[in-house]
Amino acid sequence: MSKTFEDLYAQLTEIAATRPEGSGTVERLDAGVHAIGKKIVEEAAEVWMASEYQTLDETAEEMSQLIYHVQTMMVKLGLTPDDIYRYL
Ligand SMILES: N=c1c2ncn([C@@H]3O[C@H](COP(=O)(O)OP(=O)(O)OP(=O)(O)O)[C@@H](O)[C@H]3O)c2ncn1[C@@H]1O[C@H](COP(=O)(O)O)[C@@H](O)[C@H]1O
Repeated sequence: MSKTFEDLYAQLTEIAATRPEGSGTVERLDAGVHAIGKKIVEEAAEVWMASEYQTLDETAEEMSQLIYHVQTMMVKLGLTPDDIYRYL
């Protein structure tokens, strides 16, 4: 079965707590809010460009990366999916 938003959030929370060797997420969390923020902006631009000029599948992949970096920021700040959902 494919991974959901909640599944990814649970996985990233676990990674933040256990800090497995070689995890890119641990590196990104340690790099901090400023670095994660830059990745969010970069991936947002890639979503825009893919939407205009690339295939739907490539666009979906860029969107998944944007969601990953937003979730990394959520974990860094201690925000949960419910904190986000209450504004949807
Ligand atoms: N979904 C993602 C995911 N999406 C994007 N990324 C990272 O974000 C990068 C974005 O792609 P770019 O094209 O910007 O790559 P890049 O230019 O090489 O960027 P940098 O990695 O150099 O910053 C990817 O190379 C990954 O490093 C992700 N890294 C991890 N996950 C998932 O997060 C979970 C934990 O991953 P690890 O922490 O790596 O174990 C796993 O389920 C992974 O599948």
